[in-house]
Amino acid sequence: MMRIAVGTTNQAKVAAVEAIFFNERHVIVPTKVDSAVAAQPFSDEETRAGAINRAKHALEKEKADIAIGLEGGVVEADSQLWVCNWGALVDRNGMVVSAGGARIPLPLEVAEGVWSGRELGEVMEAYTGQQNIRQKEGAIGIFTHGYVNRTEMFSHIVKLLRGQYEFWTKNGVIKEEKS
Ligand SMILES: O=P(O)(O)OP(=O)(O)OP(=O)(O)OC[C@H]1O[C@@H](n2cnc3c(O)ncnc32)[C@H](O)[C@@H]1O
Ligand SMILES: [Mg+2]
Repeated sequence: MMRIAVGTTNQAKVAAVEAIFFNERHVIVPTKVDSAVAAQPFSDEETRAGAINRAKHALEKEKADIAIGLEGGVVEADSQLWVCNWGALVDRNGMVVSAGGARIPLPLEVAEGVWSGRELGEVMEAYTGQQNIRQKEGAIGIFTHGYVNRTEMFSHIVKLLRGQYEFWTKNGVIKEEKS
């Protein structure tokens, strides 16, 4: 039995952790923490840092055994904006594992809203006329016609985290990253 903190109360993210740690007597504790990066990260480095910060803050706040941080951002490539998502898992021994998720380009109209300084979640509400997309299918769900929603995308990241964590703990290696 582990106490697993998740550094968010966003239901789309929490559901991803529940999906991968289901059916075991783990206690999953969603908790609001600071990502210590911009509300709308603009690079892989910033998005990944946000995920690690969320995980570390959640571990301390909830006195958990392990903690997971999940962060969404965007990256620029080929004059387009692409969604980018990162996750991190930390434990009480100072181990930090991280993993990146799927990326797809955003339509120009949406990208322009984000370039003008608005958060992607807000731009998506205006674009679709639906509320709270960030807690539901997400931009990735909208633009993949429902084939991959935000929870599924983060579930893949959580699998990558859990798998790496089990690999490194079973092999007796502490894989520590500089913070
Ligand atoms: O409560 P938190 O955990 O902060 O949840 P969030 O939805 O704000 O998620 P992030 O901070 O990780 O995401 C950073 C920004 O990107 C937006 N975003 C990222 N992916 C999205 C998606 O798939 N759909 C809608 N908005 C998304 C989100 O609304 C934020 O403006
Ligand atoms: Mg946010």
